[in-house]
Amino acid sequence: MSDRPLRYFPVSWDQLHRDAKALAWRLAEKGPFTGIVAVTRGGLVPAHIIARELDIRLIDTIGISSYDDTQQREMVVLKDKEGDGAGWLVIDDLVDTGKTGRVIREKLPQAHFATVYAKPSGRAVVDTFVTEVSQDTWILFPWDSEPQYAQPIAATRGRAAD
Ligand SMILES: O=P(O)(O)OC[C@H]1O[C@H](OP(=O)(O)OP(=O)(O)O)[C@H](O)[C@@H]1O
Ligand SMILES: Nc1nc2[nH]cnc2c(=O)[nH]1
Ligand SMILES: [Mg+2]
Repeated sequence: MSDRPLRYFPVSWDQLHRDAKALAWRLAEKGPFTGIVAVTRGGLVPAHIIARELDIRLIDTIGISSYDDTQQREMVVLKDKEGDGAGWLVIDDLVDTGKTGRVIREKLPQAHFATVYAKPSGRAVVDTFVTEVSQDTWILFPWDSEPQYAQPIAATRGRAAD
């Protein structure tokens, strides 16, 4: 996403757990899998939840980074994975533009690629996902956020209570 997101889609730990479990239900019938490749960093927490649900103990990683905060920049591949991905399940938190997903597809063409969330531009690159959000939405994960005080509606309209 190059411009400031129009809206946020905040995801709580509970919601992420529920959505990752929903993804695990969909993946249960697509296996068995040799192991999981988590796309770090965003894929790490969903990969853990899915590994637990599908009783997968073998976890590898591929490291790809292409955002600073909400700004997309040049992609850096920090850690690669050998092979064509046959039998492996690749897990990331989301696809946005689909750029990261396309690189994963090139590197691991035989793997099953799944994400918890997907935006329209990236949807076609994923084999399985759970929830679609609009392209101008920024998914706000629990590890990127914290609860804070919110002004009452009256105060935000310049009308404090007497
Ligand atoms: O579809 P795209 O437009 O390529 O965006 C999706 C990727 O962006 C985020 O990773 P990021 O590069 O922020 O690194 P991180 O996982 O280490 O936070 C997210 O975790 C996906 O991997
Ligand atoms: N947290 C987060 N990271 C992203 N990377 C690319 N798109 C997104 C998004 O919507 N939310
Ligand atoms: Mg990522």
